[in-house]
Amino acid sequence: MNTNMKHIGVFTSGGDSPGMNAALFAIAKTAEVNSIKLSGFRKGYEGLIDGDLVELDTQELQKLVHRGGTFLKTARSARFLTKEGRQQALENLRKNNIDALIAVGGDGTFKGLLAFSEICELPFIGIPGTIDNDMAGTDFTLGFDSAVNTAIENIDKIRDTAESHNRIFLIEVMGRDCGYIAMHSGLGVGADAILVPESGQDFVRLLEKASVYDSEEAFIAVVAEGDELGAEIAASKIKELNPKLDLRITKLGHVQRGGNPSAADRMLGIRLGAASVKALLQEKKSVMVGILNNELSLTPFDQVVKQHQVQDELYELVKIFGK
Ligand SMILES: Nc1ncnc2c1ncn2[C@@H]1O[C@H](COP(=O)(O)OP(=O)(O)O)[C@@H](O)[C@H]1O
Ligand SMILES: O=P(O)(O)OC[C@H]1O[C@](O)(COP(=O)(O)O)[C@@H](O)[C@@H]1O
Repeated sequence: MNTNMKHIGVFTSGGDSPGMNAALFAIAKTAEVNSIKLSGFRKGYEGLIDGDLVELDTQELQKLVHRGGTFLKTARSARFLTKEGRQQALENLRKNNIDALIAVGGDGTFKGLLAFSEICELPFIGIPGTIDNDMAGTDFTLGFDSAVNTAIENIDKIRDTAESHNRIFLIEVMGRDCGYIAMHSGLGVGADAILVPESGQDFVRLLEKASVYDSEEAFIAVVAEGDELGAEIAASKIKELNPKLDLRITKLGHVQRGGNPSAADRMLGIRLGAASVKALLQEKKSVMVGILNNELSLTPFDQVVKQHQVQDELYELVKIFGK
């Protein structure tokens, strides 16, 4: 047990995700019971560079467990990509007597910590916070479950109008480089086709189906934002083949990042927040806390950022249900 841990800094970084506030509350509570001071840097790495920090109050955070977004605000920081920016951040950590850092963010954030560890010897712990779920070392990232629920709720609504008009809808969901939201929401709404960046054959199947579509039913295709073709090109190719089709594109966009966290994301935030402080007390460094098979786990940053979890079983389902 590290009894020299007196002051922890925490920040949220990259895209916000529902459950980040729950994680902040759990970090604050666990720090409090271990008599550790906790400061929050605002706006991700920007706050580290500018020395923009606030002392965190457990009672304030307790009121935000059910809220989406992040109390600490978040940002993508071009300055942290530079050596000068990281040097400035180091000076602020020293000035404020920070003993350790906890970062809630996606793989970009952890790449940032890896770069920072070249000049900063403090222990860093990561909590996976991104709706994209594109990280190794955890079954689910904070915000993914909420985003999928939001996507499903909205696609169900689109189905009502699609059925009323006999329309084809191509619905784009988020996922910069990966198709997890598309696969989970597409399977969850009974989509006719799902296009994801990880698979090459899905568009061929969609074209085959759409080219002969002449039905009284709705036709729903869910397209991941990161798909190599994208909804617009897919739509224009479908129209070329079958010009009679009444086709619409809907991009669900940032609605997927907002809203109250689901029960699963609140629990994930609470478990991982508490685990991050405990990891520091156990003298761990440069690891991400995650949950694998419902057990807490620690994965070194370099393993987290190098791979996505590839779930063959899900791709298989996408193929079968797209037939
Ligand atoms: N290779 C890197 N070196 C230093 N900082 C990085 C690096 N990659 C990402 N970052 C920092 O992490 C921030 C968050 O990354 P980003 O990819 O936008 O979001 P996420 O953490 O959600 O994946 C970036 O804006 C940048 O400041
Ligand atoms: O809000 P922005 O900056 O346009 O970012 C959009 C991107 O952020 C995400 O919502 C989440 O990505 P990160 O969590 O990795 O930042 C992606 O799905 C999407 O491509």
